[in-house]
Amino acid sequence: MGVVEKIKEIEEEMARTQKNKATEYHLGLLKAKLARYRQQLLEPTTKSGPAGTDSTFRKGRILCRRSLLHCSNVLANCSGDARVALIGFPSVGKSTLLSKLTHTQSEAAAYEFTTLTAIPGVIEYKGARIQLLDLPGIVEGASQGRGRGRQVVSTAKTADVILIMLDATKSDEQRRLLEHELDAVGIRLNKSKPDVVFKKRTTGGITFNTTVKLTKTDEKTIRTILAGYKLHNCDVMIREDITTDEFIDVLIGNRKYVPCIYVYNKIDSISLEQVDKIARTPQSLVISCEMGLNLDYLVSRIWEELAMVKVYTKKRGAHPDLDDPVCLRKGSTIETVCNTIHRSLAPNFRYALVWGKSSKFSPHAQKVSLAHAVQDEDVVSIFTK
Ligand SMILES: Nc1nc2c(ncn2[C@@H]2O[C@H](COP(=O)(O)OP(=O)(O)OP(=O)(O)O)[C@@H](O)[C@H]2O)c(=O)[nH]1
Ligand SMILES: [K+]
Ligand SMILES: [Mg+2]
Repeated sequence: MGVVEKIKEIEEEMARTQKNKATEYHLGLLKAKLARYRQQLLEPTTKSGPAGTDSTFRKGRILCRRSLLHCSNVLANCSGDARVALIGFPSVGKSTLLSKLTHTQSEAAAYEFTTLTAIPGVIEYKGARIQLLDLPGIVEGASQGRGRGRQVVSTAKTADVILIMLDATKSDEQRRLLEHELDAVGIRLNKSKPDVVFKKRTTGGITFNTTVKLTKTDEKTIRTILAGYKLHNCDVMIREDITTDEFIDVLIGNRKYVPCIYVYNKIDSISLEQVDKIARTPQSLVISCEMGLNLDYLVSRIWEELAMVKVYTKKRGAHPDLDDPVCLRKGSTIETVCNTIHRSLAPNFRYALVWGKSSKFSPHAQKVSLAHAVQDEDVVSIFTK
């Protein structure tokens, strides 16, 4: 049996199993198994590896390899300070949006699967270059290899922000399906990493500690899952009221926690009452690409979600260079600033002076080392050997 079939079987069993106290451990085990198979599906396949048996799956994989190569070439050539990925069903208007917000033209048409590879464009905003990535439309089952879906959802993993684009004229079922596909490849939308410390050991058995009361899972379920993973020696410290799924995420490890905005397009075709209702849903935003409605607001919301930090550099005796800021992820250090400017800087670093919010002596400068965390609007002077 192929991995896809095994996944299907477990999903069916889970759907059949009633959720109650008695089945909780069994469900926990099934969940852990499911997570492991889904993981296998994403790993590079070998001849003896998990092979799909039906022809659409095989065809999908061959196509994927080729388009993945293509994708990565395109992506390497087009750098930016941050990356935003457009995920949605066919014909919701992803390419139309890319053409509206960037100088790149991506073909848009009324038929499905117009876009077949990743098309990057650049939004220039507040001095930053934000890469917007138009991707092929995905369909249900994308994460299991239908169409180019697996590549698309995996590309989404590299994004700093995901835009789930939806057709406002269609049912909201599309939103749930897309969330499911992203979830299946380990992308967690609008969530933060569970506050759990997990350490493997070679001996000593399992030590289990919590700092909060667990209401959504319990020690027995967690021990069952650990046994399922053959983890007999480890330390578990849970500091948040997590679910069983969140514990499995910690075990598997390579989950991506990505902010997401739900973008409902084509509001020119629905009633004002409907527009109003959608606009009030959390993390949701309404636009019309065709009529150019709300597009500026969308860009400002993307900017907020990216939470980027801008740092100005200053040469000794000169004014800071306000035209060409260095744009960084939140939490970046002086070392990141150095590496963004030139790779020779960090190895020859002596010290830096910072002015602004991150300086202890603000409004005066503080002398700092490579590990110093910068903040938005700081001014930095770097001194090398
Ligand atoms: N009414 C309306 N139609 C729109 C809007 N935006 C895009 N469209 C139309 O929707 C159709 C699909 O647009 P595309 O941009 O090709 O959609 P896509 O999501 O890139 O589609 P695929 O690449 O096939 O996945 C085109 O006919 C567009 O003209 C909008 O705001 N309102
Ligand atoms: K289309
Ligand atoms: Mg398209």
